[in-house]
Amino acid sequence: MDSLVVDHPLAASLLTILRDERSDNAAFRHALRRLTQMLIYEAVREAPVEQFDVRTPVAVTTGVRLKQPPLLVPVLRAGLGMVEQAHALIPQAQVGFVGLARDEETFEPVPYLESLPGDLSGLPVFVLDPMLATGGSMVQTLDMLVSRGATDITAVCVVCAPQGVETLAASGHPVRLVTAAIDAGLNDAKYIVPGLGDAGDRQFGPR
Ligand SMILES: O=P(O)(O)OC[C@H]1O[C@H](OP(=O)(O)OP(=O)(O)O)[C@H](O)[C@@H]1O
Ligand SMILES: O=c1cc[nH]c(=O)[nH]1
Ligand SMILES: [Mg+2]
Repeated sequence: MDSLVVDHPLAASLLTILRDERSDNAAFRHALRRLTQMLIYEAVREAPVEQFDVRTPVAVTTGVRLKQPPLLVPVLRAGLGMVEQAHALIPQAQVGFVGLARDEETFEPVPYLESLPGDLSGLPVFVLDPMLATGGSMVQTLDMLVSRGATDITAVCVVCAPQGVETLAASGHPVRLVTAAIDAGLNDAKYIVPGLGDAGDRQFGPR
């Protein structure tokens, strides 16, 4: 599986704000939006473009646009904090929604929303979820996308555990990973260590 860890001083300082337990909900959401901008920027770097004529006030020149904007798929709740910024960068993108909540005892994702186009063949998809911990939620999301024909998926995550990266790679799904960090591991509650806590709670409060 191709993976890219975005290694940049500005990304690292935003990640530090997310990690800091003193950051309140508003500060966390603000830093997540700004870091998402950098992750999406890098995720799009190799995207195919098409050229077209554009007239400046002076002459006709060659313009560029994305050949095919990706479908953005935030995984609720935590992915909601990434979608507005991703959409601002790629305004032509359409948006689908997946809702999953990890069971706190079994750590298995429980699906509660699947709002996606019926046919995803030929359409690039960006899955937005800040946390890749065990990888269970991401693999379940990929199952939904691949069953609709998706063959070109990018998982855009803020923090990953090595276990989640391995699970994603072993899933066999057509996915690449763009992230800001791969942390040391998981604790007994399957939280990423050092991580940033519960990315849903830190944006919206406890559920
Ligand atoms: O890799 P995993 O072990 O599956 O864990 C990662 C999942 O956990 C978090 O969601 P959570 O279930 O806490 O829901 P929330 O976004 O509503 O808080 C996170 O946003 C991922 O979706
Ligand atoms: O560290 C973790 C693991 C799962 N979900 C989160 O929000 N954080
Ligand atoms: Mg949560």
